[in-house]
Amino acid sequence: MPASAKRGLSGALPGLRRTLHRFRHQVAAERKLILVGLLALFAEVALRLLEPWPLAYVIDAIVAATGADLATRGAPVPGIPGVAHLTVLLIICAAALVGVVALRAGAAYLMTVCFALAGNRVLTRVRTELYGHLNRLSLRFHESRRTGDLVTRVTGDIGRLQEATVTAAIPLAGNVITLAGMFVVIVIMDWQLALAVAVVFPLFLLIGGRLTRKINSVSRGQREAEGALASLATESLGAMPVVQSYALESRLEQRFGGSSERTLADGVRAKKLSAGLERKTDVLVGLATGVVLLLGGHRVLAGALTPGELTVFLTYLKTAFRPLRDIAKYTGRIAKAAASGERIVDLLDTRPEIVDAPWARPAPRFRGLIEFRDVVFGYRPGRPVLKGLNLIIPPGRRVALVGPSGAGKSSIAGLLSRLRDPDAGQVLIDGRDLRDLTLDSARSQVAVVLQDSVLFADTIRANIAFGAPDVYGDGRPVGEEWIRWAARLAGADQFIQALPQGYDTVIGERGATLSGGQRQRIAIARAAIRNAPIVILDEAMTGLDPGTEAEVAAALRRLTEGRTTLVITHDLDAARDADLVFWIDEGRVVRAGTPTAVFDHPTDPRALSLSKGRVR
Ligand SMILES: Nc1ncnc2c1ncn2[C@@H]1O[C@H](COP(=O)(O)OP(=O)(O)OP(=O)(O)O)[C@@H](O)[C@H]1O
Repeated sequence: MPASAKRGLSGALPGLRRTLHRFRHQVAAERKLILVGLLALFAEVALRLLEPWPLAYVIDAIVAATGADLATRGAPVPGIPGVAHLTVLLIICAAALVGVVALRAGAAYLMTVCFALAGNRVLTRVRTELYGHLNRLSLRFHESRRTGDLVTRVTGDIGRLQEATVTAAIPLAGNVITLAGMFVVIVIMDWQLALAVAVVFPLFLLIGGRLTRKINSVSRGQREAEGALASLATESLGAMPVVQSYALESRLEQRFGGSSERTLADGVRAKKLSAGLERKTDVLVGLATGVVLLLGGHRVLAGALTPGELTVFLTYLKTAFRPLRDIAKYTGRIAKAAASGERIVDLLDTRPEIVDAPWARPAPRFRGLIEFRDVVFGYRPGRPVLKGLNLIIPPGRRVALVGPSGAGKSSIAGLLSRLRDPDAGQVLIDGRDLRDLTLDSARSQVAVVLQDSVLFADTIRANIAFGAPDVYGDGRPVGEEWIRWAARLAGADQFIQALPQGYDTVIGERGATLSGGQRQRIAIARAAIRNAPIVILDEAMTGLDPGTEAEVAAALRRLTEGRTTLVITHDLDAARDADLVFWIDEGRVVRAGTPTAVFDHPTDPRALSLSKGRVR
């Protein structure tokens, strides 16, 4: 947990500084707006300081007039040169008051709009950067993090920063500047009375500080419970078939309910504490007002202060101290925002493991010669999955990788797509180490069809187009004719056209509204549009019913025609169809050759199991 979440505002400062430093370029881009906002802020504070003065003049004038002679109304006002009549003074003061209030409202509006706009612009850019960065982070990173937590950072944490800028940072800055300004004015007016007010201030800081820390600590507990809630909801809602088929509904509901109750209890405690703080502040303001009334009254009688000035004093007290009762709210929000900022900066500072080496060059179009040279690779240190793997696949050949579950076949595919890098040894395509090539140029030449192809909740057209590399180099979408071509190749065109909205049909999340065979054919179209010289089929036929199996098999056949193809399969027939078979066991090639050599003349007794059907 970031330090800022542990201690109130002072603990939040390093986090805020780090966040601001990280986003300084984005903030600098909005400097014009921020400057206008700051000018408006100072204007607003100055006008707030001016606001009670017309009233003070009126009171002094009335007191002077009524004190001298009630009947002298209309006569020159003593002590205020240039204003001949009390009525004129009243009109001027009233107009001034209206003018000050109207100008203040205008300045406050301008300030809020400028800061809100600048904040939103900065954070919208940060959010896009964060999302893009997450997409580039390595699989190892994503496997170690909960999706719900990452989603919360992209949405909730950015939202919290946005909210805190407008609803806490700006009012807090405004109030602090106002407080300082008012204090300067009252010191100039009567330093002795100002001193009396200043005595109440530390008392306020003491009570406020203690309660604020408590409120922040309770709110933190609430936020943690909310995070757990979000993670649980994201995970279970994303795995609805598992939830329902295992009848997990009530158990999950119970867990969700438990976390939910916790957020409620913490929420209620935080509300009670902040309501208590507000009331205590009210009492303190009352105390300060009482002191000023008592001492101020004496000062007026002694002639050291005019009644109007005493009114200004009292008004300042009310205006300055009232917002301080919201201090817990502001500091709480700012501490939360600092924690959110740190969570975002932490993510942005996480470097992807798989990146372009400084010497990496764009790959030319591959012929498709694949070589694994003494490859050692594991997911966890000290536990290699591939233990010195060697294999060569000639270009344009269809190769089957078979072997028991957990042997490392999918890991080979992952290395070939450069989702991961080997711990030792080399993966080469056309004789070039993948690490010497730029990621995009190498990955765009490998198409993958998995068993459970993930489709996005978008139109069928967009789902197919996702497969296309950036053909024009400027992000322009691929042409309609290519999408149709890919769909025809995948044997999907017919059923897509039969849908009411055709290619514009929006499919459910993860392709939930399509049958398994249909989903797979769209995934094949998505792979086809890549026009990649290397194709990986990882159990692409597993789990389909016999009716669709033939269609998908034909589509896969068309997809892989003339391309180097890696077929990872447990299905003997599919393996027999290959030019070459590599039998992988415990991270090594234990047998290689034509299907006949591997399956029909096995020298290794374990290979017998292969010839009997499926590889277990
Ligand atoms: N993301 C991961 N994190 C940690 N371990 C993993 C990960 N993926 C795979 N493994 C482990 O690595 C080993 C090899 O897995 P891999 O998926 O490459 O095998 P496979 O031969 O493709 O198996 P299957 O035929 O069941 O798909 C297994 O022991 C597996 O548990």
